[in-house]
Amino acid sequence: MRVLVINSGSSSLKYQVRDTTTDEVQANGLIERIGEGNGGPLDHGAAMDLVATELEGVLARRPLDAVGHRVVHGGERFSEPVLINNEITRAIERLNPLAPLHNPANVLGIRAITAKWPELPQVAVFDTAFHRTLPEHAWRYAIPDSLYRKYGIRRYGFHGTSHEFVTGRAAQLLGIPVSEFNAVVAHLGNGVSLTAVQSGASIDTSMGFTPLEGLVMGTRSGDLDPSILVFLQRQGMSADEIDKLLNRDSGLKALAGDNDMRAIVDAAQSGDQRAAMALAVTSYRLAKYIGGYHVAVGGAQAIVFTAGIGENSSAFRQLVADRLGALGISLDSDANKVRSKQARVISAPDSAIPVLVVPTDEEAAIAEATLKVIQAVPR
Ligand SMILES: Nc1ncnc2c1ncn2[C@@H]1O[C@H](COP(=O)(O)OP(=O)(O)O)[C@@H](O)[C@H]1O
Ligand SMILES: CC(=O)OP(=O)(O)O
Ligand SMILES: [Mg+2]
Repeated sequence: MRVLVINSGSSSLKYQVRDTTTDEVQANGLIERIGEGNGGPLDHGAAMDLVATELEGVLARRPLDAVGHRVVHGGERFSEPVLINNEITRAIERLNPLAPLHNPANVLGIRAITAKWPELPQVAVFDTAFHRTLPEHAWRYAIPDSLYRKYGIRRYGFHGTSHEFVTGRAAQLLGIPVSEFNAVVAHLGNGVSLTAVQSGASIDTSMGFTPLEGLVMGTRSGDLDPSILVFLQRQGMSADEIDKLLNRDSGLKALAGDNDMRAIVDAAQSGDQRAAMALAVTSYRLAKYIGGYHVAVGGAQAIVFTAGIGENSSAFRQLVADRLGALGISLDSDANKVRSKQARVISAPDSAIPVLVVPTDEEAAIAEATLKVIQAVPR
């Protein structure tokens, strides 16, 4: 089957055409700086037109069989990938306020495909789905239940497609059946989240009601005292200004003036104190969470790094590992420095817990999930 995978983010749209039989990527592309307030000339609808134009040659030879969309927020309703129809699209749209950087773009992507190729089956694959196994003590916030009932305020968690994929690969690498695998998985990209995996299932995760909670990210603050928001509002900031401050102007960008980990590591190595402090804040917060999740899973059999920073920044992995001495963790510094696209162990032989690097592949997982949904549709 030939599947178009669409991963549309707050400011970018990534796509791939994949053959699910051979696992071959037949076309791929990235359109950046799209959407409102991102400085580019295109909205997501226009970006979809551009994708269709870029794909003309590829699709003339063989048409698509289906489209798989990454949808960031699935709320309480969606615990599995689903075949999209108008009612499903509207249900995803109702979740827009819960993932304001992501879901509106996802809905636009779905509508653009519907307008262009109305007969083509489309499947939504949700970032939140893998976290539907969170126990209540992990998803519930200590606020009145009426807020959960009225607005659905609870922890949902994100990056689930990536966490699930990486969990499977890590278990495979260690030769442990995934249903018996306990691990702490760190997805360190522009968005950053940590997941506590017990018996192969997500039992806690650092992102919450929205993808803002938890760790320090490229442009997002992660955890802070909620009173800061109220304080800023009383200083005269509007809701939109606070939203922009915490989602787009915080994190590494605020601490180091840049959200590119490569540039920050280089600056720190050449003596830039601000960059060094940004790395210290970020690695300290992550190490603290890893310690907590090691407890949450009842003893992790692996600590796993993935995504742009997790897969590529040996310097950042070393900084985190250096703070995990209390868990008996140590890296093999040569193994840590190896550049590779393969899943691998980077800890020292005597490390109490193996540390792994496992490349994620959200697009492959979305294509596979799309295939499964389409095959299950009665003909
Ligand atoms: N070779 C590298 N060394 C260090 N950091 C890297 C490298 N390549 C990418 N990164 C970092 O990965 C992050 C982006 O990760 P990615 O998973 O692509 O994010 P997203 O999918 O959320 O856009 C950026 O901080 C970038 O600097
Ligand atoms: C949910 C989320 O934060 O996704 P991304 O890292 O792609 O922004
Ligand atoms: Mg990503």
